[in-house]
Amino acid sequence: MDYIRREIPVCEVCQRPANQTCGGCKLVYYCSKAHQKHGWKEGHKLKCCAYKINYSEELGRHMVATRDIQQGEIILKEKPAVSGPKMSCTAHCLSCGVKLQPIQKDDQLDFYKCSSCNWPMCDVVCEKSEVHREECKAMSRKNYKCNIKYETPEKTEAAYCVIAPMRVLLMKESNPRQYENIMSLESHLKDRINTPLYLVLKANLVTFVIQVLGLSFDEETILKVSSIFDTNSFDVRCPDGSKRLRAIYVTASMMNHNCRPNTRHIYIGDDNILALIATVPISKGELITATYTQSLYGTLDRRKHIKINKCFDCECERCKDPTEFGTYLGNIYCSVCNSSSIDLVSEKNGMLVSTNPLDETAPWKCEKCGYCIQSRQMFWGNNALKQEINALNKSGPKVFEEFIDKYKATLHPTNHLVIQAKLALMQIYGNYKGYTLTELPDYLLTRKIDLCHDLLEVADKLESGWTRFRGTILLELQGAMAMQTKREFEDDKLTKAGAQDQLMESMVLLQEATNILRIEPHMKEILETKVQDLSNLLDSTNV
Ligand SMILES: C[S@@+](CC[C@H](N)C(=O)[O-])C[C@H]1O[C@@H](n2cnc3c(N)ncnc32)[C@H](O)[C@@H]1O
Repeated sequence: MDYIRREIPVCEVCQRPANQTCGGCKLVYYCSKAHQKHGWKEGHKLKCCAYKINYSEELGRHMVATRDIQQGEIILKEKPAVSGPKMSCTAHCLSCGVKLQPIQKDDQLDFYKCSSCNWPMCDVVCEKSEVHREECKAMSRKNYKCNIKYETPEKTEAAYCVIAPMRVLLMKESNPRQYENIMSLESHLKDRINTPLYLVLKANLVTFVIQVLGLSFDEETILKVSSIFDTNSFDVRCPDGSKRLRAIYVTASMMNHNCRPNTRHIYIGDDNILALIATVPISKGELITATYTQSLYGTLDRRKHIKINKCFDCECERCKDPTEFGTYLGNIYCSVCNSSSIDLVSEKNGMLVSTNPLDETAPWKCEKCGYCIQSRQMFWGNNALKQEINALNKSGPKVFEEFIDKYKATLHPTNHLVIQAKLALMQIYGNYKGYTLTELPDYLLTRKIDLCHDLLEVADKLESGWTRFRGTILLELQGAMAMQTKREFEDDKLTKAGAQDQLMESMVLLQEATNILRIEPHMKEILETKVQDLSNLLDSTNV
């Protein structure tokens, strides 16, 4: 009889044969409970994979914590399985994803073009990059030449919709394992197939793949790839807005949605590596979640956005709560209570809340007087005001202040539209030309501090912990507070001890902002400078 040699698992601690695996990551072995405990203490707790993928009828595949995860911990780092431009976008480089600027060619402006397939690219380096190789070969083989030309800076091109799906389809030959990984993801093609967008894709994407490239895929497979992108892809952007693409991360895409998620993610380097960060402590067994929508939308808007884009009805705790954890983000004042109220912005005013937030057709009722309106009235009113705020000229603060004032009898201080206006104001006061911290008059400095506090209150309830939103507000708040202290000290309104106390308060906020934001690309140096500036200010008040 032949002797079959098998790898026998050995204990991480004593290297003797072992048959028990780590309950968390299931990747390392132990010979006994005692050695498992020892191994954990000796460092495995830092290496143990923090998640596993489970399945349930209700949620499909989802990510679960295999151990307690600390706030700020990086749960996962992952390279994209595939990336590409958004479906319809202005000219972007097919290789690095940056927005392209035209160059002077003969007597006109046009983009640099790939010498083989004629797609706009940055330069010859991007043209020869690996990411563009297979698609360029496939198009050149059929003598296909892209016909995008520079016309205006913001002209969008629908032709980009073929690139990302084509990359996946070409992987069937070039990288079959990755192709299978991607094709195993949820697509919701049945929900999308008859939508106007997919009718257009049938005409252009399917035609491009079958007739132009001559690839042997059927219509369903081609549209499934597009649908997999729509269900799973992440929107990759760099902070200055110069790069924008969508990418599939096979493991991270297992994360389910929650309207108050427990993670955020960042993209690192030119390879767009996704790092998933715990924004709050996550207990063993808890779902690890991301948000697929905007946290600062009200429930009606969030659920609609998720239904259209991700094809499911969110039933998370926030969606079930008519007050959205007491923020009343998607609610308005009752017009009946308001008409008889003397103090228009009093908290005693009644608020209209949905009688069933999980049913978008349910009527809305005043919590105080019982007055009811139809849900479609809420929809229309909300949409009209959204359009109004989106159309504002965002170059200065006046229009946002006027918007808040104009609707103060309808929109309470934490309504999502007011929060949107306050967020814009927080960014303008202290940062825009003519409104920098040193230029702001005292009353606007106080206004900025109040705005930060209002936003922080909402952030603590809806984006709690180490979220980018909280980090940004804390950073703005500490800067404004430190400036106010400096002025009060210089005007002899504060004693030395009082100034020191207040500056220490700013330092505490800055420390927290630093903990949250230092991992964000390009933030480390900015934060270090701010800590240095504040330390210098502390020193200068101590002489
Ligand atoms: C990116 S995938 C997540 C992984 C997916 N559950 C799977 O099995 O492949 C997104 C899809 O997961 C499902 N999903 C995500 N979050 C959900 C939730 N909170 N409730 C119900 N379904 C959810 C929806 O079908 C959604 O379109």
